[in-house]
Amino acid sequence: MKIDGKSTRTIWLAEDGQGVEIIDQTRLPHELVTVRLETLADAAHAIKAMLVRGAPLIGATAAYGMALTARANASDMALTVAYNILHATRPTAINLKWALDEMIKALAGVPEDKRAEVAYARAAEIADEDVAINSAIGDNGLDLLHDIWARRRAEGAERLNVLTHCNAGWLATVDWGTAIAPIYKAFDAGMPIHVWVDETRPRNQGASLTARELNWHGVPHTVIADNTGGHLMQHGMVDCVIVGTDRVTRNGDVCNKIGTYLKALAAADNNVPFYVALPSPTIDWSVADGVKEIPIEERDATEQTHMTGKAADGSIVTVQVVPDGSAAGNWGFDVTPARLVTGLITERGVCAASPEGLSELFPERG
Ligand SMILES: CSC[C@@H](O)[C@@H](O)C(=O)COP(=O)(O)O
Repeated sequence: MKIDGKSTRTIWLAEDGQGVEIIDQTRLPHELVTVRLETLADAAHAIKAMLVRGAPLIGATAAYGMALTARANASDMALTVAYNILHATRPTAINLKWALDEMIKALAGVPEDKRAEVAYARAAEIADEDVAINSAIGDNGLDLLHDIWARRRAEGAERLNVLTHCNAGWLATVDWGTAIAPIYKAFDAGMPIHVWVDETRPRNQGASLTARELNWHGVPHTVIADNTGGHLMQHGMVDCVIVGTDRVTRNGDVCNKIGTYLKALAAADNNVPFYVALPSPTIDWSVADGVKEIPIEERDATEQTHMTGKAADGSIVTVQVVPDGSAAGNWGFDVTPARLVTGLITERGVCAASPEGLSELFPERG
């Protein structure tokens, strides 16, 4: 997508063809800073400390982490160690394991002196594939939005209101985003679309990242406190919900940023369609029951006890928002059972969140 008219991705190969550059998302929304990754340690740190985040971007960064490793030492031992280090960075997004497995597959049988070249090429492909997949998700989601908008316009609505949670826009992927891709395509097609952006405590990916990118693109949006969605739905102010996901099980259960489940419950209670947008590498075919089987990341409690933002003098400050001595819990994700999901928007089309729905779109896996 574009920043100040310049096409930008979240990750790209540096001009020298060796280092990898990323947007440091911990500095957004107030500062746009790029960081150069040179080593496996740099890539692992970027994922763990969330300079990059969002399931597809975590996968693409891990792929480049393997390429950076191969440049320094392409032995079997070095690649195995790199796989394990990168895999341990974040536990929930399955795209991480998917990308690492793709890299191992690409390198299988390749002589050691050719591995770096092959690894860089496969990492670049993974990044390019992500862009193409997300654009297709955008097209498939756009068809849905057209249908919903046609109905709402006939009822006299003046705009289409979509609610989203966390950041599943282009900053969470290599480009386009998943949940936000249909919104960009609808906006570009002239649909009067407006986005309710859940702030997404504790790390505020909605307020900091989704709002930032919608703002860059000029899409009308309003940031709301996480607890506001239910109220808006009761008053007919949300026409549909679209969120992204870190892992979808073969039964159609959806793991996404903490708070997604509560939005799905409110949507079901108010007959608001609840869609989940995902690239196929986000499907974990080895897992059936999301609540029981998906590991949920627990992060440092300081993300809950403190908030960072811009002070009146323009400086970036971190402040404590709970009393000294209060304990805080910080679960990063929750699972929305398939029964609460209206449909899954994938690069191959839209399907029911069910084993049958998924295997119809992905018969080779079903
Ligand atoms: C297209 S991104 C889908 C998900 O990864 C996104 O909704 C999300 O929950 C991101 O969580 P984060 O903790 O910021 O990596």
